[in-house]
Amino acid sequence: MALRAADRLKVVLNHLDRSGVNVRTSFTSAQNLSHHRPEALQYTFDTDVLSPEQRLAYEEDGFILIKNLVSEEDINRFRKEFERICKRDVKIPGLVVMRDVSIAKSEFVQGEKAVTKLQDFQEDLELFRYCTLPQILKYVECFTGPNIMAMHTMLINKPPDTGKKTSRHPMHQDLHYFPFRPADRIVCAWTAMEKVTRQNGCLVVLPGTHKGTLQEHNYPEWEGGVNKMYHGIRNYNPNHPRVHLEMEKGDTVFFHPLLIHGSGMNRTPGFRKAISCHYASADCHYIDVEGTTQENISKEVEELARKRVGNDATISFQDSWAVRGRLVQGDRTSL
Ligand SMILES: CC(C)CC(=O)SCCNC(=O)CCNC(=O)[C@H](O)C(C)(C)COP(=O)(O)OP(=O)(O)OC[C@H]1O[C@@H](n2cnc3c(N)ncnc32)[C@H](O)[C@@H]1OP(=O)(O)O
Ligand SMILES: Nc1ncnc2c1ncn2[C@@H]1O[C@H](COP(=O)(O)OP(=O)(O)OP(=O)(O)O)[C@@H](O)[C@H]1O
Ligand SMILES: O=C(O)CCC(=O)C(=O)O
Ligand SMILES: [Fe+2]
Ligand SMILES: [Mg+2]
Repeated sequence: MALRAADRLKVVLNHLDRSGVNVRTSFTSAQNLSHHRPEALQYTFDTDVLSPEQRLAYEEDGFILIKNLVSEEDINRFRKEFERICKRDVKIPGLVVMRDVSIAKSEFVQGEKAVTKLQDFQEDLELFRYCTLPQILKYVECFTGPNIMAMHTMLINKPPDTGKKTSRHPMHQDLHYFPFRPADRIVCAWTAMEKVTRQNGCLVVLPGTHKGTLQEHNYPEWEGGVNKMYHGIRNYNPNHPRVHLEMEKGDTVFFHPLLIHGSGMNRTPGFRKAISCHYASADCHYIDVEGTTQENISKEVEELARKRVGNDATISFQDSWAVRGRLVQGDRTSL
C-alpha cells in the first residue's frame, strides 16, 4: 500500500517537473502551489529530509516512525534526570509530577515507582534538551515549517498495572488539549526510552484517522478509575485497523494531533518510559473553544490553574499554553 502511494507521488512530482514547476518547494511556495497540484500534499513540506515514500506514508497514515533517532547516551542522561526529580534532588518550576490514580493515596509507594508522568519540564535544562535535538527538529520542520514552538513536554513512566487497569491511556486525539490551529502544523515527537512492546503498553494507533475531525472526549467509564485528564473518545470505530507501535530504545514516532491513539496496560513488572514533545508552528493562532467539544477540558485546566495560583488571577486555557510554550527554532511570530 505504501509503495502504491509512493508511485502516485512520483507521478505527481514528474507531472510538476514537466510543467516547469520547481518541485523542491520551500514552506511558503508549497502553500502557494497547493491549489495547482493534481494531488496536494496537505500534511508535509518538502525540506529534503523525508523521502517521497515517507511523505506519502505520513499523508496517508498520520504518523511516521524513525528508527534509532536519539542516542543511547542522551536517553541515559534523561533517565538520570528523571531519577533526580523523583528523589526530589531538584525542584523545577512549573513541573507537574503525576502519580497513578491507583497509587496516588498510598503512603507506601515512594520515589520513581510512584510517578506515572512528568508534565511540563520546559524549565529543566537537561530534559528540555530533548526538545532541541537537531535530528528531531529536522523532522519536525517537515510538519510545522521553520518557526517552531515546543508547546508541551512529557516524560511518561507507565507503571506495572496494579490490577485496576489504570495504566491504560484511553484512545484519544491530542488536539483535544490544544486551543491552537491549524492542526496540520502541530506534531508530536515520542521517543522510546527503552524497548516498548505490546506487553508493556506500547502506543496503539488508528492509521488514517488524522484525516477526520476532532471527536468528543470524556472520561471513560472504567471500573478501576481513570487518571486525571485522561479523556478518551467513547465511540471510535472498534473495527478500524489498529497498529501496535513496538519500538526500540531511541526510536521516535512523529504523529498528527488528530491521529487516534492510546496505550494498553503494562503487563510487565518494569516501568515503560518514553519522552515526548508536542511542537507547533509559531505561526499558529489561538482559538476560542467556547461552545466546542473542547469546552470540558478547557474548564478542567482553568479549574486546576485556579487551585494552583489562587482565585485572584485568572489563567485562561489559552494562557496556560502561552506560558508553557518555548521557541526552539526561527521566530516567535504568533503563539
Ligand atoms: C496531549 C496531552 C496534553 C495529553 C495528556 O497529557 S493527558 C493527561 C494530562 N494530565 C494532566 O495534565 C494531569 C495533570 N496532573 C495534575 O495536575 C496532578 O497530578 C493532579 C492530578 C492534580 C494531582 O496533583 P496534586 O494535587 O499535586 O497531588 P496530590 O497528591 O496532592 O493529590 C490531590 C488529589 O488528586 C488525587 N490524584 C492524584 N493523582 C491523581 C491522578 N493521577 N488521577 C486522579 N486523581 C489523582 C489525589 O488522590 C488527591 O485526591 P483527594 O485526596 O483530594 O481526594
Ligand atoms: N474499554 C475500553 N474503552 C476505551 N479504550 C480502551 C478500552 N480498553 C482498552 N482501551 C484502549 O485501547 C488501547 C489498547 O488497549 P489494550 O488493553 O487492548 O492494549 P493492547 O496493547 O491492544 O493489548 P492486547 O495485546 O491484549 O490487545 C489502549 O489505548 C487502551 O487504553
Ligand atoms: O505514552 C503513552 O502511553 C501515551 C501518552 C499520550 O498519548 C498522551 O499523554 O497524550
Ligand atoms: Fe496522546
Ligand atoms: Mg487489545
